[in-house]
Amino acid sequence: MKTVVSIGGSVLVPDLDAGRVEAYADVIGSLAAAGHDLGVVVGGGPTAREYIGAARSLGANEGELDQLGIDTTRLNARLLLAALDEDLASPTVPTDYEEAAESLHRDRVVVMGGVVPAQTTDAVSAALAEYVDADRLVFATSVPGVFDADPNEDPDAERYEEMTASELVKLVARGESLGSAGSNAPIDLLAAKVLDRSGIEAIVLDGTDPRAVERAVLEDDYEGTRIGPNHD
Ligand SMILES: Nc1ncnc2c1ncn2[C@@H]1O[C@H](COP(=O)(O)OP(=O)(O)O)[C@@H](O)[C@H]1O
Ligand SMILES: O=c1ccn([C@@H]2O[C@H](COP(=O)(O)OP(=O)(O)O)[C@@H](O)[C@H]2O)c(=O)[nH]1
Repeated sequence: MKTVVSIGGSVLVPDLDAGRVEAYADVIGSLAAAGHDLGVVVGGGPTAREYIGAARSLGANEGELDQLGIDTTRLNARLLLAALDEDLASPTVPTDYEEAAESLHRDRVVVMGGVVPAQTTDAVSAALAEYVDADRLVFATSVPGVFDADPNEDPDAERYEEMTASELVKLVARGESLGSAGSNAPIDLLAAKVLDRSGIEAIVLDGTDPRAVERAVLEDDYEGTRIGPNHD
């Protein structure tokens, strides 16, 4: 099975803790041992937002801020690679999907960060999943799914158990035109559109405990939102 796992910066590096990174590496190792080829995409987390905030106050434009964010995601990708067995994963962080696909073809695991400005690693994860014909995409984030409003802002927000990709596009489009660099959202608009056109099944779950990703991939046991292909 070929699976893409998007590890939000908020769950991999909410602060710099080697033990948490190692726990994620252990899950990736056990998924690979279970026969999954894995494309792993890592977010920027608070470090990205610190650099983006500082550079914004210095007058950098949104494209330059996005590039700072991308560089931070790649730093986090290297951190995760440091915890993975070197015979398991490609030692370098690909900067585009062709490189990532070549690595995945050669190794069991490839780890990458951002690619281009004006999106987030959610879009990278969806585009990578489409590019390598993944069977499934798992978004490990800091909330247990997609809600009808930000659950951290609205206590009455309700979680979707399941939704189609086109329903997700409408929901996300309602919330943002294009998020500014460093903005927070469970899935960005481009990612939703790629899921819509590719028909790849995705799951959004709380990845604070990396074992939630393991249970979801190995046993289809998860609490979150399933984003399925549109009803034909
Ligand atoms: N409709 C929504 N459903 C779920 N989470 C939402 C929604 N709108 C905004 N959010 C916020 O998005 C956050 C997840 O995005 P982000 O912080 O960027 O995580 P990640 O590190 O996984 O990219 C959640 O913590 C939540 O506060
Ligand atoms: O392909 C990408 C990936 C990331 N980013 C920038 O890097 C930041 C951090 O990435 P992301 O938001 O995905 O990190 P996370 O939300 O997981 O911490 C984003 O907000 C964007 O500003 C980007 O411009 N292009």
